[in-house]
Amino acid sequence: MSHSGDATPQVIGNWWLEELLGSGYSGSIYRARHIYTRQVVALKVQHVNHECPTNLYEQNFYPCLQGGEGMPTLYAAGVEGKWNYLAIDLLGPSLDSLFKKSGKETMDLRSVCCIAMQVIARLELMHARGILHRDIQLGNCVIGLPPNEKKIYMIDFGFSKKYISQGRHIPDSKAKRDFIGNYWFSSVGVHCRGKVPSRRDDLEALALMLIHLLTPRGLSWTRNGVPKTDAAHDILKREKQSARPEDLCQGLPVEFEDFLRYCRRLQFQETPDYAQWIDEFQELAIENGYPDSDDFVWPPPVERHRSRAPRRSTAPPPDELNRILHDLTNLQLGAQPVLGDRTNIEEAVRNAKRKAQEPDSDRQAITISSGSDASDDDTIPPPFMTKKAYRISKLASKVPHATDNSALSNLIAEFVTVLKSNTSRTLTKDGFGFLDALVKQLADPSVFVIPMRTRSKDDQRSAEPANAKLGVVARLRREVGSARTNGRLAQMVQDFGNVTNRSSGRTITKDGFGFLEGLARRLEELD
Ligand SMILES: Nc1ncnc2c1ncn2[C@@H]1O[C@H](COP(=O)(O)OP(=O)(O)OP(=O)(O)O)[C@@H](O)[C@H]1O
Repeated sequence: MSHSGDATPQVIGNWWLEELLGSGYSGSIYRARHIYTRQVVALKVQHVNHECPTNLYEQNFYPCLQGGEGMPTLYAAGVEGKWNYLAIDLLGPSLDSLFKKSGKETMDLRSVCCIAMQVIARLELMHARGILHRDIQLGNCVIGLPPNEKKIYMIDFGFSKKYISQGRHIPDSKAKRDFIGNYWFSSVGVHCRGKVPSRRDDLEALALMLIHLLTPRGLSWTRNGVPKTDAAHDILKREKQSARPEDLCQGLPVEFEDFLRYCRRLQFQETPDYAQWIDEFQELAIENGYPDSDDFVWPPPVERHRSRAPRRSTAPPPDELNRILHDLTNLQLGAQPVLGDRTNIEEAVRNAKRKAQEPDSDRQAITISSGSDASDDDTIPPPFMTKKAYRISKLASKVPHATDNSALSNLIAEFVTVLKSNTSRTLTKDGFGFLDALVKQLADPSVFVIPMRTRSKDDQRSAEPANAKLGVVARLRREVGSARTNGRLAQMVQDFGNVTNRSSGRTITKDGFGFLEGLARRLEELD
């Protein structure tokens, strides 16, 4: 790279420059080798007269980030002649280059969930150390070299900033400020309204980046390239500012819209609930039949399971819509008028169902199924539901009909078997639904029970430390065998559900399974 006619030399400091890896606004990155130790690093080289000396800024942040997962190590920094250099861990390609090379219009949901989980964790770490990244984008997320190729690293701290100064959060300001960040993903507040960046803006940039990856051809304001004039930049900002979350996320799993809204609702100084969102994206992956791990496996493995399209936020998914339309066209309504009168439709459906049940009925006649009257076949989940979730929801629907303890005990035993049927130990929404039904049936079927899975704002802020959960669950396991009444057992299930819900991974431990098995045994004894 040259600056004012200066060509980069072959050796800078003790580093022999081997290959140009990339160039950015502020300089160039080379693979370089130490001339004595042979250590290989990425050497970030910048001319000392550069108008924006980002290497100097960046150098200040590495010491605070050293040792953090997904943070590159800084080995050396200095000035040699006209060149300022940083020697950092040599890493792999950026998400930007992996995605571009894939040639795909969108990235697969599994990879996007892994990126979400990992980058949220990286931001949590940076923020915990008092630093904002302020330039979240695909080019600044890179994977490691083997054996760390499944780990995402954050790079480029040239725009980073300490947001804790003398023990206090930096102040907000009403004064409009020059924009720092990138055109594509910087938050609306920072980019379009000139607000002071804080932790919420790093997260909003991530939300936009994730939505971009799942949107064919990307977010609309990224499609015309970098704006070359102020007028073009103003148009871009207007487009970004006016894009509503529900429009940006149409057709995507609802978690993405929720995440974007959540980021935008955060107060300037508010600490984001990183654990909650890592959980949400992990659950989204699990619900779509993917592993619960956040390993970024690239290229995405060919799924052995039936691949599941993202869940829709509002409209029914296309498969389901097609099925409903298909059902409707086959519905034989005879001469009955159907439009404008709901009772006619219901009557028609009843007739169609009756006809379908008649032994000689025309096989063309169909049944329109809703979630509640779906087939009794436990093995075929409806679209967008894993087999495991489906089996659990079926079990939950049987709980209100289990009128004696022995029947409840059998359902709990079956629940445990289904929970153990794959490697995931996360208690999902359906699992909590089963526990809710169980509490209700054990305590008083006529009362309303607040679902355990709904976290209150307070719960979200104070995710329970792991040892608190372990202690409670171990106690429940010990005591369940001596509980004397169904009311006491209901309380224990409630405690188990609450403590599991408040724990960060919502996982069921060995003691958790022990408790559920003990519960099934105790119900048999109390029958
Ligand atoms: N440690 C590294 N190991 C391998 N490649 C790297 C490393 N750091 C950066 N790169 C490559 O160089 C590119 C530019 O790096 P970086 O973003 O740090 O530089 P920059 O000059 O600040 O760029 P920008 O103009 O995007 O802000 C990256 O997208 C990446 O492809």
